Amino acid sequence: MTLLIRVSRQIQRKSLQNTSLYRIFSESSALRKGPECTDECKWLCGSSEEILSAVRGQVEVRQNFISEEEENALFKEVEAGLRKKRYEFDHWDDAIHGYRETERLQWGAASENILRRVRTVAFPEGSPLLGPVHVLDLDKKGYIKPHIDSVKFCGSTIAGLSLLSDSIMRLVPENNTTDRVDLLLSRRSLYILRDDARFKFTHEILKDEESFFSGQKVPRHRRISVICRNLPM
Ligand SMILES: O=C(O)CCC(=O)C(=O)O
Ligand SMILES: [Fe+2]
Ligand SMILES: [Mn+2]
Repeated sequence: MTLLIRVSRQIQRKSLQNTSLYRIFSESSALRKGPECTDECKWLCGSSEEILSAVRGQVEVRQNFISEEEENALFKEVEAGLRKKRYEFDHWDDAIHGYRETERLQWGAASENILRRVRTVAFPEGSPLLGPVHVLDLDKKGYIKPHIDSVKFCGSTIAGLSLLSDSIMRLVPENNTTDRVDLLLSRRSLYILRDDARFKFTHEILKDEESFFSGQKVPRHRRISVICRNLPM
């Protein structure tokens, strides 16, 4: 594991979400935004209107950002390298459970085209980017605990493509762990976390058993994310 990735894993430790509390949230909460409900309701759900306002404009999920063909091209390119590694489960203090990962600097033409599109929509113009792209493969039983990516090594914006499975990304304010925002990261979507959503909220990927959106079960299968980051200013 590279230094960068190891450092980016410094978790801001939080007691894991209380499960029964979570259930109450997932069954009743799904704050619906009434008549003005827009496209956003398909991927954004929060425990209060305030918390939704706090992240609006700083989180974004673009559904179907890549086609099935593009997903397949990316998958083929990363699968050979990933297959040689074993999923890691037993490091209790890791931010991520049940994963294997790699970084890639050089991509084939099809993937490079996709990554160029990601960079164009996600990052401020002229923002220096982290060269290697991070590829994270979560086993069906894998999950990512709440953490904030290293502020020393990564800048204001994190952009990730989701391959193979839908999943739920949860954001929790660092200073108020009872509030939360859930993002439905559908298969082939692109998510973008910016500024406060990246610096002042922890993010996590829920385990299959806890994976609900608006009270609806969202089965979590093996999931590969392809993540681009920029450099700190
Ligand atoms: O899999 C993802 O989309 C997020 C991964 C993540 O949070 C990380 O590697 O820091
Ligand atoms: Fe990471
Ligand atoms: Mn992260």
